[in-house]
Amino acid sequence: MSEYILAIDQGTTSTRAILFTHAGQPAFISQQEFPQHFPHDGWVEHNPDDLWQTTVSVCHDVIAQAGISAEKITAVGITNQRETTLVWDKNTGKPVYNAIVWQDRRTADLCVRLRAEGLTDKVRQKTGLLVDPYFSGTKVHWILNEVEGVRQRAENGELLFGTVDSYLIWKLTDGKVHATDATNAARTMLFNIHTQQWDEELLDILGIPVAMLPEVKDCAADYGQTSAEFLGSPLPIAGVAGDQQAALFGQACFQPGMCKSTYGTGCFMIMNSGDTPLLSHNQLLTTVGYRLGGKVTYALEGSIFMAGATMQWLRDGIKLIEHAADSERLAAQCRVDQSVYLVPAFTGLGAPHWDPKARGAIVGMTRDTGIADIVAAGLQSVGYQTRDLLEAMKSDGVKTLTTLRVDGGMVINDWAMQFLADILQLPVERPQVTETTALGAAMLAALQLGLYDSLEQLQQHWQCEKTFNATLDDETVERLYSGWQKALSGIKQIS
Ligand SMILES: Nc1ncnc2c1ncn2[C@@H]1O[C@H](COP(=O)(O)OP(=O)(O)O)[C@@H](O)[C@H]1O
Ligand SMILES: O=P(O)(O)OC[C@H](O)CO
Repeated sequence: MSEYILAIDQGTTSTRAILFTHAGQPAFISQQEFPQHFPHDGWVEHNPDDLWQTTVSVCHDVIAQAGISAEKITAVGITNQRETTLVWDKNTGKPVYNAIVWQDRRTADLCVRLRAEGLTDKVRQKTGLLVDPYFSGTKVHWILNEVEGVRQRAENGELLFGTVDSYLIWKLTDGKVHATDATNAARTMLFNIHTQQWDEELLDILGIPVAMLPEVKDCAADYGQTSAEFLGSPLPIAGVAGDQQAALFGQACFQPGMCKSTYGTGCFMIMNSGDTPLLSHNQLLTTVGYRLGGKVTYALEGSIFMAGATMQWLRDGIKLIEHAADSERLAAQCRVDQSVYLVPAFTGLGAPHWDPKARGAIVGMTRDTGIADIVAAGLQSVGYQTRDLLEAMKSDGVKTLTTLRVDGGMVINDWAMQFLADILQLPVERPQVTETTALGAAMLAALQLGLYDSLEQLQQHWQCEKTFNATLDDETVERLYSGWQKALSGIKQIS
């Protein structure tokens, strides 16, 4: 009898493979980093071969660790860094250019032009997104226009476009399946989230031939079989979702109003909004949470660029700490209501501010300020930025948010999670399985294979490891948050 589901989590800095038991427990894990390429200021690329080879390598490794053959694997689930854009030749499989990563800003001027031409409302109405280089649409436009000979080949129908999920599915099925799921499609700025179709008007504006685009499927669906060469015997690819949506699923946020926040390099807070696509007036994104049986569950999303990355800066940039984990010990030496604020706007500010020109600052220092206070301020900045997102959600009319489920590498930091609960004045729940992104992909595949009949059944597997409850009094919380807002307005004036 088959025993495991293989989840592939192709992320921005590393690729992971995890074997989950059918009950949703991670049994074996393999992870491999790959190089980042920065050919020019603001450009970020990945070599497509690195994405593929690390996928092959971690899948082989995790199976070797488990000491099993591929027959013991029921299905494969895929989750991926979103928005990252690839174009490849459908006959040779050769990419025409490197993958352009979601963080890449090379199309900023094009986006300014598109906004000046009045595209903002149209894009927001149709796709739920902002006109921003973050999304795939302008990246495809760049590849078609800037890489020699590519436009003609695309017009001839020789080339395919895909986000990382599509590319891996195409490689895994030996070029037989060119597909994506609705959550990944929703991040391209080319997909109408209401009609669930590629949008011909937006494709036309960006000059992208419709024949290049993948078929859009449900998150739990038949994505074909992996080729026998991949792991020794063919396996069904049965679940696909972008990584932040997969985490929403893995956190079992199945009811409208349930919300998760993932604290890795950045932070992505996503709230299930049910069958209503809530259009934000506060620059949050409206997106697809998941699509099952053709039915869309929408979500509201806020993205912050610097969460765990602030710890990396404290460690590698100004060397105040040796390991990210030191931050917890140092912060514990400080008063939680200390007056130092660190605004980590190193690459501008994400939601809800979307200020690409903002830059970082440390304010509120006195002669007593020491390393511990600055490190604590770094951890607190993650809480304050999450509060900014919460305020934006509230002012968009969200009233149902009663707890926040958290995951990602940073959530092992109890001090940071306690501060998060305090500043949000909400209970913060940390699950037993913190690999929720991969778990989400595995659970989608399990659903497709009929191992579970309903979301209610899946929900029963979610277990809370620890709840952090707010302990600070209201007056202190508001004084602290008002200090953060003053620090923020200071940097906006500088920029
Ligand atoms: N104990 C800790 N306290 C605070 N931050 C931490 C701690 N341990 C890891 N981190 C941060 O978590 C991040 C890694 O989380 P991860 O979920 O693996 O990120 P990603 O998937 O984006 O690469 C790093 O930026 C690191 O600085
Ligand atoms: O790969 P991650 O975990 O950094 O996530 C990246 C996001 O999907 C970008 O939208």
